[in-house]
Amino acid sequence: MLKSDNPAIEIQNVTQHFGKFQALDRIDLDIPQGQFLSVLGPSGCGKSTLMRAVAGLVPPTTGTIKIAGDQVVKPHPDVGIVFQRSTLLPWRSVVGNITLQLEMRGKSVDAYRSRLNELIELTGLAGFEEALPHQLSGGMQQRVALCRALIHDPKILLMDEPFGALDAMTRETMNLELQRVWLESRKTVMFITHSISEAVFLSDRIVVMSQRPGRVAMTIDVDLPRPRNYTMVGDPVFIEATTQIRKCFDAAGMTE
Ligand SMILES: Nc1ncnc2c1ncn2[C@@H]1O[C@H](COP(=O)(O)OP(=O)(O)OP(=O)(O)O)[C@@H](O)[C@H]1O
Repeated sequence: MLKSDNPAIEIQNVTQHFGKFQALDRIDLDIPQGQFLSVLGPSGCGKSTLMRAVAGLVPPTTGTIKIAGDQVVKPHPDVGIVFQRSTLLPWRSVVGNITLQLEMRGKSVDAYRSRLNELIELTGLAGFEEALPHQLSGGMQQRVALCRALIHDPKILLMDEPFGALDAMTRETMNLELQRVWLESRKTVMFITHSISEAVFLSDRIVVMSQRPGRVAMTIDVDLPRPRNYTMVGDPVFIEATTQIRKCFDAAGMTE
């Protein structure tokens, strides 16, 4: 469990080299518990590298990452991850793919049955419990991946461009659904995206990263009320946040 007095995630002076190539340069970032934070930046700036380091999948070359005050040296049990591709097992049903997370953690599926049903209901998968991945749309496959990341009730959710492969309309629907799930659970979320509007729509705070090696170019708070909806894209607060980020991109010669 997370200790109440620590930030959920602490990233301290993290640098990442792959051989001679430097992907990240001295990243410092604290994410308080319950915050929805997006990391936004151009392709190749090191967003996924940073997330993989937080996930305990690839250790940083230098610097420290802590989850709830404990240094990350391997994947943390209180973390769930969603990647851009759903990576579902094609021979397992929707329920079978979700409960795989429990099996891998040695947890009893029966003990999580009511949580499983709640998540399936919340993500609009009711009626598709026994469907196989190839019978689902891309958006539905990502919903299954989201349920799989949440079934063990982690305090932290890491999402690496989870809706990047979806069409624009499905992506907006998924953003609304993600917001609903987040409002019900108030997990700490670190969300990776290329999309300025997606970041502004979803986040409490946005970290903009510069071109490689990735550095923190700007952080910005988004003070829009929740629940948010897509009519808010015309709200002055939404426009102001978007404009500030665009200016930062332009000043650094980056494109979205
Ligand atoms: N294991 C690795 N070995 C060598 N280079 C790597 C490795 N992982 C990432 N890189 C390099 O580090 C840089 C950052 O990659 P990363 O995937 O973190 O960027 P990104 O911002 O997530 O990009 P995108 O938005 O396109 O997914 C890239 O130039 C990539 O080629």
